[in-house]
Amino acid sequence: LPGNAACSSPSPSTSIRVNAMSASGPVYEADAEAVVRRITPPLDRARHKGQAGKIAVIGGCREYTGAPYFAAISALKVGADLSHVFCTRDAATVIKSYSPELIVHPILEESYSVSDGERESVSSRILTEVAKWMERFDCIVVGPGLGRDSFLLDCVSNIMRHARQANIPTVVDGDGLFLITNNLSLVEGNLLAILTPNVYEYKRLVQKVLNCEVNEENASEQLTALCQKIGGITIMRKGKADIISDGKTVTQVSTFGSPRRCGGQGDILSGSVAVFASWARHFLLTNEYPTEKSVNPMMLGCIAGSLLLRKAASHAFEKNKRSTVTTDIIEFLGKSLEDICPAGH
Ligand SMILES: NC(=O)C1=CN([C@@H]2O[C@H](COP(=O)(O)OP(=O)(O)OC[C@H]3O[C@@H](n4cnc5c(N)ncnc54)[C@H](OP(=O)(O)O)[C@@H]3O)[C@@H](O)[C@H]2O)[C@@H](O)CC1
Ligand SMILES: Nc1ncnc2c1ncn2[C@@H]1O[C@H](COP(=O)(O)OP(=O)(O)OP(=O)(O)O)[C@@H](O)[C@H]1O
Ligand SMILES: [Mg+2]
Repeated sequence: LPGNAACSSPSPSTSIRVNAMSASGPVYEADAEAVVRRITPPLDRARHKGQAGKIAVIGGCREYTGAPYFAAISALKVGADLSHVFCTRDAATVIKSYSPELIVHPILEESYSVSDGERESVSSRILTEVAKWMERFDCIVVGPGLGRDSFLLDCVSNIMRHARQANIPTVVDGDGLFLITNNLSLVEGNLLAILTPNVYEYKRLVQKVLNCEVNEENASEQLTALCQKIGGITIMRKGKADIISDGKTVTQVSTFGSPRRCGGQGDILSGSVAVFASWARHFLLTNEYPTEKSVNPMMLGCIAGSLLLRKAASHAFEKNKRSTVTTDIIEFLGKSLEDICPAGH
């Protein structure tokens, strides 16, 4: 996909800069608006359905139906053409009833619905079902509202391995992080993997991988070490500032969003990052300027997603103040992107 001609025309002098520094230096703010402008594809009349992105969320169980919905609908609102959800049967009808826009596959199973004797056949049926679709996706998001059922997580591990073999970028969030923290080989060395831990999820990762506690004084060094230890994957540590690293560089987005910390904002973020990472990957794959080839598209996806969520949260808070909830923020994803990168006609 070419860069958005309505926002900037591709030329060597406008190459993507993330203002990233080496691990030992200070953390610089990314030029996130420039990143969004550069990687967002134009709305070209010649393009057909699917070319702006096909995303899948693997998540949604008996307890959680909001999280996968937030992630999947955010992907559409940012600009993807198709958004799928792979969830359990109980969750599917509920998610479908939130929105007719989503394509919902009720295929995952939790332990309570599968007898011991059936496990192997059910597990292989689930993988076959998802594998049918996998190559069509530009990115998958594993974990929002997935739950922690052991059989379900085993099946999702198979799906992750399959995505990796098929070279599909994978954002791991929520319970997906619980899964990979206990099974690091699922993401180790996968340069197309992005982890988006919140404060608890990051703590668990640091304890497991680095065998120490989170150190705020050396936050960027610790994050860089974590990425390196997991084989150069990209991690966005969410918080007051979202700090992003791939083990080589580290940067941050700290544009103020909202003082409301309602649940679900991380889900918006994971769906948005999936779309931007796909756009960045297509942009860099088709870009003729060698200087930009060295930029990590997964980092760009994180930078762009973080900025957009923060802008949308800020608009939503301005309007709704203390009653701001996740749905209000999703409403402003479109305006926030439009302000940075107008769609034109
Ligand atoms: N509207 C919705 O549907 C939303 C749904 N959401 C979804 O919720 C899921 C969990 O995500 P979260 O962010 O609450 O987990 P997190 O920060 O690790 O934990 C905070 C504390 O809780 C505990 N704990 C958590 N999960 C547990 C479990 N299954 N069983 C037992 N304990 C658990 C945890 O304790 P610990 O693991 O340390 O023992 C920690 O102290 C995830 O799928 C997310 O996508 C959210 O996206 C929000 C909107
Ligand atoms: N202390 C903070 N100050 C400002 N913004 C924050 C703060 N903590 C988180 N955020 C923003 O909220 C977004 C979501 O981060 P959060 O830590 O709430 O994720 P989460 O716990 O995974 O959310 P979810 O409830 O969806 O699971 C981050 O991208 C960040 O922009
Ligand atoms: Mg979360």
